Amino acid sequence: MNIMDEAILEKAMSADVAPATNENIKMRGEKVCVFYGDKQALFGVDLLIRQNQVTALIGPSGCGKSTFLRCLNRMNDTIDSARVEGKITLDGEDIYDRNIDVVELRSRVGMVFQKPNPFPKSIYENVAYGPRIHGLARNKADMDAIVETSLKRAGLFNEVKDRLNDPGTGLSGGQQQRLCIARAIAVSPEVILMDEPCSALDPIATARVEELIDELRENYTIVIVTHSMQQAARVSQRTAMFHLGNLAEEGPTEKMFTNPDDKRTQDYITGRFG
Ligand SMILES: Nc1ncnc2c1ncn2[C@@H]1O[C@H](COP(=O)(O)OP(=O)(O)OP(=O)(O)O)[C@@H](O)[C@H]1O
Repeated sequence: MNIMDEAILEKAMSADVAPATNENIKMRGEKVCVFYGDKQALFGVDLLIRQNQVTALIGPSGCGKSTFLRCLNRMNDTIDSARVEGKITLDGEDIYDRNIDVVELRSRVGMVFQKPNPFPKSIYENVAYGPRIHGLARNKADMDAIVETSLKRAGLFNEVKDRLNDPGTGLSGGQQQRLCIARAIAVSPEVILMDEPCSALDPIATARVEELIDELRENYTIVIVTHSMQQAARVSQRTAMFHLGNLAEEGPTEKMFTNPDDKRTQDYITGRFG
């Protein structure tokens, strides 16, 4: 390794290993357990989500990544058999407190799903819907600007600018996913949860979304579930490795991919299981 490489690595490492302070912790999971009926899916997960960083959740299929992600904006509430124990905070506030307005929580902690799920409405309305119900636009010109900026940021505007009134469901799968990303961005959430957001996208669209994720972290905190080690390494600053419902290890992404402490992480990133 030459001096330049060492300097770059040292800079990256020192930025990422900065101790977590209350100021840079956006969300905190403490002893999070999730049950689906009698089956326990998460076993006491402790995880910090740092502000303006991308945290990647990795691990073999069924290890609980999506379950943990869904705890962060109470999407597990929508699953009848699901029960969550432990504590999860957003800016220090318990999001499972009975006084929490779940609709408001989900506008602060938005979500992009694995399968594109546009509303059966026009492309324009898909993006405008959230800002409208949250009163984010004063007039039509404001709304047009929000819709255009959101579609541009999601790398979709050029493909749809001449057919904004066509149904969102008429787009290709990859375009639909970018529409869902535009929809998430449009309400200016503080945290964006992404559950394998690129699995339906081609490599060019994937690259664009990864660039977008990097841009978005200036203003938002992002948590992404991914099966792609390359994607986790490219987009995240922190990586959390899950295994059989436990958090095996969490740390700076460079360290996790070059010198992990836990053998399960080592085995997973080298393709020995998963
Ligand atoms: N709605 C549900 N009802 C019952 N069990 C569920 C439900 N969702 C997930 N599980 C179970 O919880 C465990 C964790 O699943 P989860 O989807 O969180 O894992 P994952 O790591 O995201 O998997 P994948 O990478 O395959 O998406 C699995 O054993 C799964 O079968």
